[in-house]
Amino acid sequence: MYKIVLMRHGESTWNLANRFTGWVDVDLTEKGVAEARQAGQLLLQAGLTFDLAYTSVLKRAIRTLWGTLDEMDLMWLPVKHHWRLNERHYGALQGLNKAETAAKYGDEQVMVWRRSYDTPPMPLEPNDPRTSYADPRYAGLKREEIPLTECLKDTVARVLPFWNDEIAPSIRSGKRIIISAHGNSLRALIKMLDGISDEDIVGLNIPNGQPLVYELDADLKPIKSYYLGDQAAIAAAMNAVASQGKAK
Ligand SMILES: O=C(O)[C@H](O)COP(=O)(O)O
Repeated sequence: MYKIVLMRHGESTWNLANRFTGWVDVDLTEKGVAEARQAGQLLLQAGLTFDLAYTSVLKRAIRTLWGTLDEMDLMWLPVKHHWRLNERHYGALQGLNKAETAAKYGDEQVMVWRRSYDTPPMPLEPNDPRTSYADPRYAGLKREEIPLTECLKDTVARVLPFWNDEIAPSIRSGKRIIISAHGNSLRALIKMLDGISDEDIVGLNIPNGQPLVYELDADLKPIKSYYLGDQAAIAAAMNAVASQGKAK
């Protein structure tokens, strides 16, 4: 049996401001930093430790990992950063307030943009200065690999190769791993791990900064999964994420 830990970053400045974030590289709030440390405490209390960590190339996930590993006295741990673990690209919605967008376009339309499996938000124009084309962290990518928008299906398509080629072989080799990533890149991984249908994935929301343990069998199929920590607070945090796209 293998045990892995998935964790969404702690609260970011744009989570606090309720803005669509995607590939914009915003930092954690003080609360987000505290959540990262609290996650480290929970992992220690659960008797978990790691040999290797994975994260995205976005600082909210990286700093969360730092806080968690620092709390566990594991700052020496090897860390692999990869753009394939980035948040889903939110296209032209990036930067907009979610509730204001719902007031303008309606709760249902925002729900489609946030949670439908295969309808992406409006893309950025290729000549928009907000694209990631000139960002040095993506210099090794082909232009067509750099998204202008993504639906969850697109995110699944770019997360899974990293799982199959990098993460799964590490787990099979006996490495105890933690993945610090994002709401929708984790929804992509969880969809695959738990075999969740395109319809049912709509209802899955991931709270900030809460360690989610997966126990996997020899074929890396989940035996069970559970959040560490206060279950009522976690349920409330999931509901709060679900409600972020409502006008009121
Ligand atoms: O990119 C974002 O705005 C968030 O990290 C995830 O947002 P969502 O819960 O609205 O998909």
